[in-house]
Amino acid sequence: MTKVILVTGASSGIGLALCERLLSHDPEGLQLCLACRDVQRARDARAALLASHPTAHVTLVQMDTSSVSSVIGAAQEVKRRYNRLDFLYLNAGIMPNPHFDVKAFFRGLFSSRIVTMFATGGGGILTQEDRVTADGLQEIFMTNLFGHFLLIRELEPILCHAGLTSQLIWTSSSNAHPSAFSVDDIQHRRGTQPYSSSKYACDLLSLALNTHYNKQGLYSSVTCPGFVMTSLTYGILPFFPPFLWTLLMPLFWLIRILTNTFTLTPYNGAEALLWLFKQQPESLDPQAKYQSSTSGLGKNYTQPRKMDVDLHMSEVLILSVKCCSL
Ligand SMILES: NC(=O)C1=CN([C@@H]2O[C@H](COP(=O)(O)OP(=O)(O)OC[C@H]3O[C@@H](n4cnc5c(N)ncnc54)[C@H](OP(=O)(O)O)[C@@H]3O)[C@@H](O)[C@H]2O)C=CC1
Ligand SMILES: CC(C)=CCC[C@@H](C)[C@H]1CC[C@H]2C3=C(CC[C@]12C)[C@@]1(C)CCC(=O)[C@@H](C)[C@@H]1CC3
Repeated sequence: MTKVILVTGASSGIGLALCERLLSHDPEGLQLCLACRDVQRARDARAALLASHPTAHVTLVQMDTSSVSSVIGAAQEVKRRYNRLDFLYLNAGIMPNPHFDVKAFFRGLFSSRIVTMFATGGGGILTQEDRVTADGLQEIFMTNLFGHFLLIRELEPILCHAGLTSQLIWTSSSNAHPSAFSVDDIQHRRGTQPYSSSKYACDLLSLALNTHYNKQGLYSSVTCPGFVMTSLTYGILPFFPPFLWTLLMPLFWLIRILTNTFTLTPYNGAEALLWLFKQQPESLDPQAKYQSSTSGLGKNYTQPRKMDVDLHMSEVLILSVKCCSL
């Protein structure tokens, strides 16, 4: 039976690589819908996918996850086109106005946090300046988490079907950290790490969605693509042109020997997202984060890692998120 798959943020990076890998895995049996904010970039992505898979079914829907009306409009269009959705990849994400804290970076280099700092971008080396959207919500929270929550809520009728299962697959991050998140400030209006907070909220929300929807056949899983060279990463050091990142690649390959989370290419980063596509959702651990990993010799594999999440907090978050959507 044909599987219907919707991917948010499919116009570049990990989302686009995932689409390519899904089509290589099953070129005929999929109906792929690319949900992108920029129509021209979406068209370019579709053309690139069709160039390598000319007989594939690939459609587009315009959706900006940072806008409530855009998400609701796109969901209506998706429901009009399909009466069932098998996979929903919640991948669109931003880390705008990042600041690289050089002091924290050098402090980390001479501390016991050196490996975790490289593997997770944690230890305060990255902070961001957030904005408020036209809907009055924090942009990073809205784009990475809340827009996706609204999308799931709107698509519920085509995600939940008696006797069938569907999967939600989040692109979270190893940068998701409980210390950046507070249930009293779920949008992270007050802190300096809104990206980390939004990704930790994705981890919590996924857990709560499993509690609420498993009995209706809907399962949610969390992935981490590792550290990947994409436009999101290039944006971290805007004064650092992409060719300088390329010069750093030998150093990154060396670091990969110490931490297999340096997946580096979008193809490698999409590993866990594709792996989940091939699993029975009932067999997955709702408290695991499925990590794309690449060995020093370049072999890709998926590793489950226990998330630092608790059920009570996940329930508090889903209630707060529902309140935001009223
Ligand atoms: N790169 C990395 O090392 C890591 C990335 N991630 C996560 O992976 C995901 C993909 O990022 P990555 O591929 O790296 O980066 P890219 O910037 O290449 O891709 C991000 C995608 O999200 C889309 N997007 C951004 N904002 C919106 C919006 N408001 N509405 C709809 N789509 C939007 C972008 O669209 P457009 O083309 O229009 O900009 C783009 O297609 C993100 O969630 C990111 O947080 C997690 C861990 C590590
Ligand atoms: C210039 C040199 C030699 C090193 C700088 C490397 C950092 C810029 C780099 C190291 C770990 C990276 C990282 C991310 C961004 C760039 C780093 C801090 C992320 C935070 C990007 C987004 C994510 O979601 C994380 C999982 C990444 C974790 C690692």
